[in-house]
Amino acid sequence: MSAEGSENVLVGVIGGSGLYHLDNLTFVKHVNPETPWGFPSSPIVICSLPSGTRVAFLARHGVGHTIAPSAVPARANIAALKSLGVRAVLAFSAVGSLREEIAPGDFVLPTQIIDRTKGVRPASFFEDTSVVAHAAFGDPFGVRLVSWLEGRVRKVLAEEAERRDKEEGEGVGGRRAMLHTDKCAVCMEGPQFSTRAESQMYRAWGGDIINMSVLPEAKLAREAELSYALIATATDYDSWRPNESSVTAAEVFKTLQENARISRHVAATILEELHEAVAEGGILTEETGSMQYSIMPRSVQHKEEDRKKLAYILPTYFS
Ligand SMILES: CSC[C@H]1O[C@H](OP(=O)(O)O)[C@H](O)[C@@H]1O
Ligand SMILES: Nc1ncnc2[nH]cnc12
Repeated sequence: MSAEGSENVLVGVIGGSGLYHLDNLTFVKHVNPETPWGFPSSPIVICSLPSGTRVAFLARHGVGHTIAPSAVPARANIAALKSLGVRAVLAFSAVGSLREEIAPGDFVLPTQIIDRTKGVRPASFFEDTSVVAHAAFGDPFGVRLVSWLEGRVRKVLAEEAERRDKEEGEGVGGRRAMLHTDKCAVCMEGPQFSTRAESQMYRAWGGDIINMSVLPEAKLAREAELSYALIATATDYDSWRPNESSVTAAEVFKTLQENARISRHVAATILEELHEAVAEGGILTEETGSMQYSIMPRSVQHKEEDRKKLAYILPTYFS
């Protein structure tokens, strides 16, 4: 039973920069659960799909984009979604591209992460408790969820390009948005963008895209046994191209609105089917039960108050 009651909200969407609401959904209500880690970035919008299926939407930086990446209350965000019954999270993010072939406007489904945050963000639900846990994070995104998304996102992008060709004339609307898969995301602290030297270094390390938001969100989703995937949209080429200017916020803003529009279209198209896949369960098999052997089993030493706190995200092990 979820803390907010039986909402049957299985899918949560986290919107990033430029993505502060979803399209074509009927507003049901706002919920703002106070979790043991505080309140989420903004009240969560519960909305319903045409079939009546409910999904939860949360704006990562708040609806007015007032929360900087380092200050996003990621633990409260993930815990609040879990408390609604959410089992899979689609997180959207505006990213810089570290590769020529990933052009602004393109979509990316990363499968790996390099952590360049600076330890200032609380990154575990177990921090400051008497319980020690080591979540497996070799594959930081839900492997089944990402592969489920691949074909569907590609199809929506192809349909979107066809629609634009029809309405504006073939080739007039510019380059078609491509989908890139199996890529590595670098997560930096920010809020300033990278230097040219850092940007080159991330490329040498194997980074393909860069943002300031995927961590600790993805780690916390894993600790809460949620399946989590990042749908990244490229806004700029960061700062690695020798004869081009380095990234500025103004450059990011140029593509942000169009990327967000297509992201909303992707979400509106796939959410119904995703809800069904999550309800059926096969898509979640890696996450469910994954924390069972990650928690160091000295339960007599675990403080009751900590067990109570952790029961909010992992009732199976701590209630
Ligand atoms: C607005 S540029 C930098 C900002 O954009 C990305 O946000 P999000 O991931 O929430 O879309 C990036 O991670 C930075 O937080
Ligand atoms: N170049 C960049 N670096 C970090 N985060 C970003 N978000 C969008 N573009 C970015």
